[in-house]
Amino acid sequence: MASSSTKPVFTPPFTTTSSSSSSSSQPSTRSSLLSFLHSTTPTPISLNISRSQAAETSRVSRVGGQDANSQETKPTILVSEKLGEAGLELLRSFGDVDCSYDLSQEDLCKKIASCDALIVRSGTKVTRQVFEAAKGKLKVVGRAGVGIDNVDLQAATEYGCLVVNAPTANTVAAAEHGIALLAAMARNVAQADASMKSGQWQRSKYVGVSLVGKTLAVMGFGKVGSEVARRAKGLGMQVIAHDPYAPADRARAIGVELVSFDQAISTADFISLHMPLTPSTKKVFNDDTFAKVKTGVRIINVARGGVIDEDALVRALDSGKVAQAALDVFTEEPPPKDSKLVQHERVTVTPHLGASTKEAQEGVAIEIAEAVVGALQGELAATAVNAPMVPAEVLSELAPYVVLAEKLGRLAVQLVAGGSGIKSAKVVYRSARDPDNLDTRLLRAMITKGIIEPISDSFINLVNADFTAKQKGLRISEERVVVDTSPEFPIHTIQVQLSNVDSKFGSGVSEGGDISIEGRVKYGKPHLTRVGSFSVDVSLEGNLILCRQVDQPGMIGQVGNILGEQNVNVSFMSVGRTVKRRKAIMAIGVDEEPSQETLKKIGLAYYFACTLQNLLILDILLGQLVPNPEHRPAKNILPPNTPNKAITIGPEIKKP
Ligand SMILES: NC(=O)C1=CN([C@@H]2O[C@H](COP(=O)(O)OP(=O)(O)OC[C@H]3O[C@@H](n4cnc5c(N)ncnc54)[C@H](O)[C@@H]3O)[C@@H](O)[C@H]2O)C=CC1
Ligand SMILES: O=C(O)C(=O)COP(=O)(O)O
Repeated sequence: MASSSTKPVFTPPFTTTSSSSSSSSQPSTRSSLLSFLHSTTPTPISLNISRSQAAETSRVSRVGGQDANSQETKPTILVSEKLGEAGLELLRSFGDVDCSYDLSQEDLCKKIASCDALIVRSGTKVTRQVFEAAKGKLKVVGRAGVGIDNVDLQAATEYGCLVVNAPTANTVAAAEHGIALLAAMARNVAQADASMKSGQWQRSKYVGVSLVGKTLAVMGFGKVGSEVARRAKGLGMQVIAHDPYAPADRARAIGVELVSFDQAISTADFISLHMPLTPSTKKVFNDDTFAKVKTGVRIINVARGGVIDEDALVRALDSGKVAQAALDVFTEEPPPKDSKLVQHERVTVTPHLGASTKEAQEGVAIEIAEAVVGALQGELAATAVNAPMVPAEVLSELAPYVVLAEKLGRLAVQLVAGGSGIKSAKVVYRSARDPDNLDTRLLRAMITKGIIEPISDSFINLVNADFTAKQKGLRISEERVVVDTSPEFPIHTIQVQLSNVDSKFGSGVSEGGDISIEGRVKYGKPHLTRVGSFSVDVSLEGNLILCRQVDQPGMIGQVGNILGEQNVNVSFMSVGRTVKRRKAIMAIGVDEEPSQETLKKIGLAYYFACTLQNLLILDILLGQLVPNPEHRPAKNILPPNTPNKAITIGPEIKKP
């Protein structure tokens, strides 16, 4: 994790807070995402719910980005490799675009400290050093293409930097290049061309092989692989494919049989590679693999050089096991000038041209520019590589629950004695919906944020929530419980339980011994509905005071009076009890931050109080904790025959 000197410090995103009609005081779907991706510096340990709400509101994003007259600083977008003009135009309409090509690592590291976004192709290595040098300013890396093996995703995730790619616009170009290499290799086009240009006429030397009726093994049946397969079938080839993750019916639909790796390589006359470079595909074509191929096989690689052990390929070519190879990609790009592979007379090479058509480059540029601008505005990109992709409709539905989730996390952690040492949290979602259709990744991320940020200097967003939790040894488990409520709402309640920790607020501990709080969204706002075994109903906005008390007449009035005397306005008051005249809790929402004196008064009169505002108060009061059996009952403002459940005295309870 980043040391404190390199810890990401996130500046506000590129949004407007003007009161123009296009802004909204309600967090929109887009604006709510800002808190996932562009949260400001960690909120201090004291939690003022209303302040955090204000911060959310101030981060409202205007859809469509900045207008030309905006007073806000424009984001700086560094484009480190050639990008199509249409994409550049779009970027320029939004930010300051710096096109600096062929930067050394050192220069890139220098420049990156002032950049909000970086757009690369395959030639720029976005290493850990780059993220370190960015010091948290870099919010998004856009890969104008598919392969993201040149971006250190782990480092990006650790630094909370979103990585997006442009996965579709160059598919056809890459497939066409694969077919071009296949045909060129089979008919020795490149070699014959070079021979003629050197003044020769060698017809018998360049007799080729036919494609029709031959078997092609497509390794990696994704977007490019399936387009190659389609085209190869049009050339009359038999096509088989190997892809451990591809659905068989998709392959069947275009007349391709999915087979095992060994079956594919041992039966094919041509092998075309289309899998990504990952730790499991690195050098997957090696001496052992070449030993299993059909003698005289021909290999095409427009995926990544690293999937082949290039020395092993040279050996296989020299031994005749592999007849020919056609390569667009290399382990090192550009490869060394004296590369045996490049120089091999039965190898056809191109300098990573798979995506290099005019059409593909324009398409890729627009695709990546839109994704980067969207990310800078706080949207979750559909092409995010290191963050969950959540469909827009799910996002808008979950927006109020996201606010609730973070607040529950923050509240739960403040009930822990010492606040740290939390190793295990369980989140229970109660919903009328089918558990399989409930996407809780955003909620989990926000609960994680709520739990971790108040007790550490970590910055958490959707990108790094799971990573940071793991790194801090916090295990978050989730349970979905189906309840008989309206399926109109995605979630009925969210419960956060913290196990194996001591609590500062004994009443917040459930019968099972866990700190347990539960909340729900009511009228679009987060509400606390349960603390430990006590039902309450209090808005999670503003400050919250939790008091343990004994259920008896006059308590609410007396606490209300103390607060009133100090000009602290009560917005909500709710009493939770399990049995009449026994232990109960009081949850009080207040507009103003109560002074320590005020809390002391409440605490001395009624055991103690804890506030989300300042944990120190609770500690002081705990030190002074005096069971006070001599309550002087104040005027009872509870309705007669109080039912044995939460009673909410609503916002009408104002200061006297
Ligand atoms: N030469 C060039 O200019 C270009 C190269 N590419 C490269 O082509 C590759 C594929 O791109 P797309 O088809 O767009 O990606 P994709 O993600 O649609 O397809 C990749 C497929 O490989 C499969 N796969 C993963 N591990 C595998 C394994 N061990 N064995 C077999 N299959 C495996 C996946 O299940 C997936 O179906 C990428 O590496 C990309 O970087 C893509 C575009 C242009
Ligand atoms: O999209 C890909 O994965 C590619 O390999 C294309 O790379 P390029 O953008 O042309 O450097």
